[in-house]
Amino acid sequence: MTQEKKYRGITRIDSHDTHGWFVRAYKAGKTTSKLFSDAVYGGKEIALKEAITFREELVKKLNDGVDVDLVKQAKKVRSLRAKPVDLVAEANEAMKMAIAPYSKFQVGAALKASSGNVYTGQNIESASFGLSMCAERVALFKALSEGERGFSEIVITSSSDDFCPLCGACRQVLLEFAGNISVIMVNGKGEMKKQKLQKLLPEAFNAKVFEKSGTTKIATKTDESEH
Ligand SMILES: O=c1ccn([C@H]2C[C@H](O)[C@@H](CO)O2)c(=O)[nH]1
Ligand SMILES: [Zn+2]
Repeated sequence: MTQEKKYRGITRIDSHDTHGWFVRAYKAGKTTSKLFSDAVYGGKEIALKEAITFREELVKKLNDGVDVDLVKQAKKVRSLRAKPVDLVAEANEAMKMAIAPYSKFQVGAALKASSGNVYTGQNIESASFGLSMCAERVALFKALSEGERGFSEIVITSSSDDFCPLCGACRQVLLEFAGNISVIMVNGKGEMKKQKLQKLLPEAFNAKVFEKSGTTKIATKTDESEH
C-alpha cells in the first residue's frame, strides 16, 4: 500500500490534466465531494493538507462530530461478533447493576440499535435525588456515545410485579433520538406489553419548532462544501 492511500476518504488523482486530491464524505446515502488540485492550492503537499482539514471539518459537520467511517468500521467489527440477543434477558441482567438504595426500585433497559448492537442501562440514584438517572436514558446515552443513530426497540424490566412505564423525560429524549420505536414493558411475572413510543408521547416537542420560529438555524445543508 502506498503512502498516498492511507488517508481515509481521500484519493490521489493523476490523470490527463487532473492532478490533485479527491475528498469524499457520506451521510444518509448522500455523498459530498471536492477536488483539491495541486495547481489551485500551490503544490501537492499543500493541496493534501487542505484536503485533510476540509474532510475532517466536513465529517464533523455532517454527523454531529462523529466520523461516519469510523462508526461504520466499529459496527462491522461488533456485528461480526453479534449473536441473536434476548432483549428481556439483557434488560434483566442489566437490572442487577441498578444503584437504587433510596427507591429500592430497580429498572433494567435493553435498547436495540439498527446496527444490531444492544445497549443496556439501569437506574442510578444520587443522594441528591433529582440527579438520579433512569435505566432508559443510561442505555440511550451509551448508544449515542458509541455513534449509534438508528434504533428499533427498547425493553424495560423492573423489580416490581407491575409494568414500569417510562417517565416523561425518557419519553422525550427517546422520541427525539430514537424516533417512534417499539417500547416493550415486561413486568415481574414475565408478562409483556408493547406500545409505540409516539403513542406514549403524542404532540411531542421537537427541534422543528426552532426552524419555524427562526431562532436557530439547524445545520443540515452541506451545499457550501460542494464544488
Ligand atoms: O421508567 C423508569 C421509571 C423509573 N426509573 C427509576 C428512577 C428511579 O431511580 C426509580 C424510582 O423512580 O426508578 C427508571 O429507571 N425508569
Ligand atoms: Zn425515565
